[in-house]
Amino acid sequence: MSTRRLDIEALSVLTRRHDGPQALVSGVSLHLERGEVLALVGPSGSGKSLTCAAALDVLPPGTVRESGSVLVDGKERAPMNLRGRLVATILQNPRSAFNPVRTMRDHALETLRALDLGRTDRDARIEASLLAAGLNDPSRILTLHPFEMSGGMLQRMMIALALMSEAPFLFADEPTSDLDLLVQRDILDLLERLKGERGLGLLLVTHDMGVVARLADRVAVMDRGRIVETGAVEEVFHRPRHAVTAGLVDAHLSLYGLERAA
Ligand SMILES: Nc1ncnc2c1ncn2[C@@H]1O[C@H](COP(=O)(O)OP(=O)(O)OP(=O)(O)O)[C@@H](O)[C@H]1O
Repeated sequence: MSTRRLDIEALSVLTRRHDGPQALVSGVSLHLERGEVLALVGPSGSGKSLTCAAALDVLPPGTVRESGSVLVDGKERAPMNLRGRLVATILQNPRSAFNPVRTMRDHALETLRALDLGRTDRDARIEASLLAAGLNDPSRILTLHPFEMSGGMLQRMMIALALMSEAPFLFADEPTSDLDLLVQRDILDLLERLKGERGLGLLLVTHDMGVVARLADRVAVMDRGRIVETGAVEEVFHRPRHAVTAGLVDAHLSLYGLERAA
Protein backbone atom coordinates (compact mmCIF):
# COMPACT_ATOMS: atom_id res chain seq x y z
CA MET A 1 0.00 0.00 0.00
CA SER A 2 2.53 2.57 -1.14
CA THR A 3 0.08 5.34 -2.10
CA ARG A 4 -1.22 7.02 1.03
CA ARG A 5 -2.87 10.37 0.53
CA LEU A 6 -4.80 12.49 -1.96
CA ASP A 7 -5.10 16.27 -1.66
CA ILE A 8 -7.52 18.47 -3.56
CA GLU A 9 -6.22 22.02 -3.38
CA ALA A 10 -7.99 25.32 -4.00
CA LEU A 11 -10.42 23.97 -6.58
CA SER A 12 -12.71 26.52 -8.21
CA VAL A 13 -15.37 26.03 -10.88
CA LEU A 14 -17.18 28.70 -12.88
CA THR A 15 -20.11 28.86 -15.19
CA ARG A 16 -20.38 31.60 -17.76
CA ARG A 17 -23.72 33.35 -17.79
CA HIS A 18 -24.92 36.20 -19.98
CA ASP A 19 -24.24 38.60 -17.09
CA GLY A 20 -20.69 37.30 -16.48
CA PRO A 21 -18.97 34.34 -14.80
CA GLN A 22 -20.57 32.83 -11.73
CA ALA A 23 -18.62 30.80 -9.16
CA LEU A 24 -20.11 27.35 -8.51
CA VAL A 25 -17.20 25.96 -6.45
CA SER A 26 -14.82 28.36 -4.67
CA GLY A 27 -11.40 27.39 -3.34
CA VAL A 28 -12.29 23.90 -2.13
CA SER A 29 -9.46 22.00 -0.42
CA LEU A 30 -9.85 18.48 0.98
CA HIS A 31 -7.57 15.66 1.92
CA LEU A 32 -8.27 11.95 1.87
CA GLU A 33 -6.17 9.16 3.34
CA ARG A 34 -6.16 5.50 2.36
CA GLY A 35 -8.37 3.44 4.64
CA GLU A 36 -10.76 6.26 5.52
CA VAL A 37 -14.15 7.49 4.37
CA LEU A 38 -14.50 11.24 3.97
CA ALA A 39 -18.13 12.25 3.49
CA LEU A 40 -18.77 15.39 1.47
CA VAL A 41 -22.19 16.65 2.53
CA GLY A 42 -24.25 19.75 1.95
CA PRO A 43 -27.60 20.94 0.69
CA SER A 44 -28.69 20.24 -2.86
CA GLY A 45 -26.79 22.46 -5.29
CA SER A 46 -23.97 23.26 -2.86
CA GLY A 47 -21.30 21.99 -5.29
CA LYS A 48 -20.49 18.46 -4.09
CA SER A 49 -20.75 16.72 -7.47
CA LEU A 50 -18.94 19.51 -9.30
CA THR A 51 -16.07 19.27 -6.81
CA CYS A 52 -15.55 15.58 -7.63
CA ALA A 53 -16.02 16.17 -11.36
CA ALA A 54 -13.57 19.10 -11.37
CA ALA A 55 -10.92 17.09 -9.53
CA LEU A 56 -11.03 14.50 -12.33
CA ASP A 57 -11.66 17.00 -15.14
CA VAL A 58 -15.00 15.50 -16.14
CA LEU A 59 -17.10 18.65 -15.63
CA PRO A 60 -20.45 18.94 -17.44
CA PRO A 61 -20.73 21.30 -20.43
CA GLY A 62 -21.14 24.92 -19.45
CA THR A 63 -18.77 24.72 -16.48
CA VAL A 64 -14.99 25.20 -16.32
CA ARG A 65 -12.29 24.55 -13.76
CA GLU A 66 -10.82 27.93 -13.06
CA SER A 67 -8.10 26.84 -10.63
CA GLY A 68 -6.99 23.99 -8.42
CA SER A 69 -4.81 20.93 -8.37
CA VAL A 70 -4.86 17.35 -7.15
CA LEU A 71 -1.83 15.87 -5.43
CA VAL A 72 -1.18 12.23 -4.63
CA ASP A 73 1.42 11.74 -1.92
CA GLY A 74 2.41 15.36 -2.39
CA LYS A 75 2.95 15.18 -6.14
CA GLU A 76 0.64 17.01 -8.54
CA ARG A 77 -1.17 14.68 -10.96
CA ALA A 78 -2.87 15.48 -14.25
CA PRO A 79 -6.53 14.42 -14.31
CA MET A 80 -5.89 11.83 -17.04
CA ASN A 81 -3.42 10.11 -14.72
CA LEU A 82 -5.91 10.15 -11.88
CA ARG A 83 -9.02 8.84 -13.65
CA GLY A 84 -9.33 5.07 -13.41
CA ARG A 85 -5.70 4.66 -12.32
CA LEU A 86 -5.49 6.38 -8.96
CA VAL A 87 -9.16 7.29 -8.56
CA ALA A 88 -12.08 5.04 -9.53
CA THR A 89 -15.61 6.45 -9.54
CA ILE A 90 -19.07 5.16 -8.86
CA LEU A 91 -22.14 7.23 -9.55
CA GLN A 92 -25.67 7.76 -8.38
CA ASN A 93 -27.57 6.14 -11.20
CA PRO A 94 -25.61 3.05 -12.23
CA ARG A 95 -27.93 2.27 -15.15
CA SER A 96 -26.92 5.46 -16.95
CA ALA A 97 -23.22 4.58 -16.59
CA PHE A 98 -23.48 1.37 -18.64
CA ASN A 99 -23.73 1.06 -22.40
CA PRO A 100 -27.13 -0.65 -22.94
CA VAL A 101 -25.97 -2.79 -25.88
CA ARG A 102 -22.81 -4.10 -24.20
CA THR A 103 -22.45 -7.03 -21.82
CA MET A 104 -20.80 -6.86 -18.43
CA ARG A 105 -17.79 -8.67 -19.93
CA ASP A 106 -17.43 -5.87 -22.52
CA HIS A 107 -17.47 -3.30 -19.72
CA ALA A 108 -14.89 -5.24 -17.72
CA LEU A 109 -12.58 -5.58 -20.75
CA GLU A 110 -12.93 -1.87 -21.48
CA THR A 111 -11.95 -1.05 -17.90
CA LEU A 112 -8.86 -3.24 -18.13
CA ARG A 113 -7.86 -2.17 -21.66
CA ALA A 114 -5.32 0.36 -20.43
CA LEU A 115 -3.61 -2.25 -18.23
CA ASP A 116 -1.27 -4.55 -20.01
CA LEU A 117 -2.46 -7.85 -18.53
CA GLY A 118 -2.19 -11.28 -20.06
CA ARG A 119 -5.44 -13.13 -20.68
CA THR A 120 -5.17 -15.41 -17.63
CA ASP A 121 -4.37 -12.55 -15.25
CA ARG A 122 -7.10 -10.45 -16.80
CA ASP A 123 -9.79 -13.14 -16.43
CA ALA A 124 -8.65 -13.88 -12.88
CA ARG A 125 -8.83 -10.21 -11.93
CA ILE A 126 -12.32 -9.84 -13.45
CA GLU A 127 -13.63 -12.87 -11.60
CA ALA A 128 -12.04 -11.85 -8.27
CA SER A 129 -13.45 -8.31 -8.56
CA LEU A 130 -16.99 -9.53 -9.22
CA LEU A 131 -16.80 -11.90 -6.27
CA ALA A 132 -15.37 -9.17 -4.02
CA ALA A 133 -18.28 -6.92 -5.03
CA GLY A 134 -20.75 -9.63 -4.00
CA LEU A 135 -21.60 -10.80 -7.52
CA ASN A 136 -21.57 -14.54 -7.16
CA ASP A 137 -21.60 -16.63 -10.31
CA PRO A 138 -19.36 -14.23 -12.26
CA SER A 139 -19.37 -16.23 -15.50
CA ARG A 140 -23.15 -15.82 -15.79
CA ILE A 141 -23.15 -12.15 -14.74
CA LEU A 142 -20.53 -11.34 -17.39
CA THR A 143 -22.93 -12.43 -20.15
CA LEU A 144 -25.68 -10.04 -19.01
CA HIS A 145 -26.70 -6.69 -20.49
CA PRO A 146 -27.66 -3.79 -18.20
CA PHE A 147 -31.42 -4.29 -18.81
CA GLU A 148 -31.13 -7.84 -17.44
CA MET A 149 -29.82 -6.60 -14.08
CA SER A 150 -31.40 -4.85 -11.07
CA GLY A 151 -30.18 -1.45 -9.84
CA GLY A 152 -28.43 -3.13 -6.92
CA MET A 153 -26.61 -5.59 -9.20
CA LEU A 154 -25.53 -2.74 -11.47
CA GLN A 155 -24.19 -0.78 -8.51
CA ARG A 156 -22.23 -3.87 -7.43
CA MET A 157 -20.93 -4.14 -10.99
CA MET A 158 -19.82 -0.49 -10.85
CA ILE A 159 -17.96 -1.32 -7.65
CA ALA A 160 -16.46 -4.44 -9.30
CA LEU A 161 -15.20 -2.25 -12.19
CA ALA A 162 -13.68 0.15 -9.66
CA LEU A 163 -11.93 -2.76 -7.93
CA MET A 164 -10.59 -4.12 -11.24
CA SER A 165 -8.65 -0.92 -11.80
CA GLU A 166 -7.00 -1.40 -8.37
CA ALA A 167 -7.16 2.38 -7.90
CA PRO A 168 -6.35 3.26 -4.27
CA PHE A 169 -9.05 5.97 -4.07
CA LEU A 170 -12.74 5.85 -4.89
CA PHE A 171 -15.08 8.81 -5.45
CA ALA A 172 -18.66 7.68 -4.86
CA ASP A 173 -21.34 10.24 -5.75
CA GLU A 174 -24.61 9.35 -3.99
CA PRO A 175 -23.92 5.64 -4.50
CA THR A 176 -27.07 4.44 -2.75
CA SER A 177 -29.68 7.10 -3.36
CA ASP A 178 -31.52 5.29 -6.18
CA LEU A 179 -31.62 1.93 -4.39
CA ASP A 180 -34.18 0.41 -2.05
CA LEU A 181 -33.35 0.35 1.66
CA LEU A 182 -32.19 -3.26 1.87
CA VAL A 183 -29.92 -2.90 -1.15
CA GLN A 184 -28.63 0.42 0.25
CA ARG A 185 -27.62 -1.37 3.43
CA ASP A 186 -25.83 -4.12 1.48
CA ILE A 187 -23.92 -1.61 -0.67
CA LEU A 188 -22.85 0.41 2.40
CA ASP A 189 -21.71 -2.82 4.10
CA LEU A 190 -19.74 -3.69 0.99
CA LEU A 191 -18.05 -0.27 0.80
CA GLU A 192 -17.13 -0.48 4.47
CA ARG A 193 -15.63 -3.93 4.01
CA LEU A 194 -13.59 -2.79 1.00
CA LYS A 195 -12.28 0.17 2.95
CA GLY A 196 -10.98 -2.25 5.59
CA GLU A 197 -9.79 -5.07 3.34
CA ARG A 198 -8.25 -3.04 0.53
CA GLY A 199 -7.41 0.16 2.38
CA LEU A 200 -9.44 2.19 -0.12
CA GLY A 201 -9.69 5.92 0.50
CA LEU A 202 -13.33 6.77 -0.17
CA LEU A 203 -14.73 10.22 -0.91
CA LEU A 204 -18.44 9.76 -0.40
CA VAL A 205 -20.81 12.44 -1.69
CA THR A 206 -24.17 12.30 0.02
CA HIS A 207 -26.88 14.42 1.57
CA ASP A 208 -28.02 11.53 3.72
CA MET A 209 -26.65 12.02 7.26
CA GLY A 210 -27.72 8.43 8.03
CA VAL A 211 -25.18 7.25 5.46
CA VAL A 212 -22.58 9.56 7.02
CA ALA A 213 -23.21 8.20 10.51
CA ARG A 214 -23.03 4.64 9.21
CA LEU A 215 -19.91 4.84 7.08
CA ALA A 216 -17.82 8.00 7.36
CA ASP A 217 -14.77 8.72 9.52
CA ARG A 218 -14.65 12.44 8.72
CA VAL A 219 -17.09 14.92 7.21
CA ALA A 220 -16.62 18.02 5.08
CA VAL A 221 -19.69 20.25 4.80
CA MET A 222 -20.29 22.40 1.72
CA ASP A 223 -22.55 25.38 1.31
CA ARG A 224 -22.84 27.55 -1.78
CA GLY A 225 -19.63 26.25 -3.31
CA ARG A 226 -17.44 26.48 -0.20
CA ILE A 227 -16.32 24.13 2.54
CA VAL A 228 -17.80 25.56 5.72
CA GLU A 229 -16.84 22.88 8.23
CA THR A 230 -14.76 19.71 8.48
CA GLY A 231 -14.29 17.35 11.38
CA ALA A 232 -14.58 13.86 12.76
CA VAL A 233 -18.10 12.43 12.39
CA GLU A 234 -18.78 12.30 16.16
CA GLU A 235 -17.70 15.90 16.61
CA VAL A 236 -19.72 17.21 13.69
CA PHE A 237 -22.85 15.35 14.82
CA HIS A 238 -22.59 16.42 18.45
CA ARG A 239 -21.13 19.92 18.11
CA PRO A 240 -21.85 21.32 14.65
CA ARG A 241 -20.20 24.72 14.30
CA HIS A 242 -21.91 25.98 11.15
CA ALA A 243 -25.64 26.62 10.75
CA VAL A 244 -25.80 24.46 7.60
CA THR A 245 -24.25 21.52 9.44
CA ALA A 246 -26.63 21.97 12.37
CA GLY A 247 -29.54 22.05 9.91
CA LEU A 248 -28.45 18.78 8.25
CA VAL A 249 -27.92 17.03 11.60
CA ASP A 250 -31.22 18.29 13.05
CA ALA A 251 -33.14 17.29 9.92
CA HIS A 252 -31.63 13.81 10.16
CA LEU A 253 -32.44 13.43 13.88
CA SER A 254 -35.99 14.70 13.39
CA LEU A 255 -36.64 11.75 11.03
CA TYR A 256 -36.38 9.59 14.16
CA GLY A 257 -38.23 12.01 16.44
CA LEU A 258 -34.93 12.98 18.12
CA GLU A 259 -33.20 16.24 18.95
CA ARG A 260 -29.57 17.13 19.39
CA ALA A 261 -28.45 17.11 23.05
CA ALA A 262 -28.00 20.68 24.32
N1 LIG B 1 -23.65 22.13 -16.34
C1 LIG B 1 -23.94 23.11 -15.48
N2 LIG B 1 -24.05 24.40 -15.93
C2 LIG B 1 -24.34 25.39 -15.06
N3 LIG B 1 -24.52 25.22 -13.73
C3 LIG B 1 -24.41 23.98 -13.23
C4 LIG B 1 -24.12 22.87 -14.07
N4 LIG B 1 -24.08 21.74 -13.30
C5 LIG B 1 -24.33 22.15 -12.03
N5 LIG B 1 -24.54 23.49 -12.00
C6 LIG B 1 -24.85 24.29 -10.80
O1 LIG B 1 -23.75 24.20 -9.90
C7 LIG B 1 -24.21 24.17 -8.55
C8 LIG B 1 -23.59 22.97 -7.85
O2 LIG B 1 -24.08 21.77 -8.47
P1 LIG B 1 -23.71 20.32 -7.93
O3 LIG B 1 -24.36 19.34 -8.85
O4 LIG B 1 -22.26 20.21 -7.71
O5 LIG B 1 -24.45 20.31 -6.51
P2 LIG B 1 -24.61 19.12 -5.47
O6 LIG B 1 -24.21 19.67 -4.15
O7 LIG B 1 -23.91 17.92 -5.95
O8 LIG B 1 -26.19 18.90 -5.48
P3 LIG B 1 -27.10 17.57 -5.33
O9 LIG B 1 -26.95 17.14 -3.90
O10 LIG B 1 -28.48 18.06 -5.63
O11 LIG B 1 -26.58 16.56 -6.33
C9 LIG B 1 -25.72 24.14 -8.61
O12 LIG B 1 -26.19 25.44 -8.39
C10 LIG B 1 -26.01 23.70 -10.02
O13 LIG B 1 -27.24 24.26 -10.47
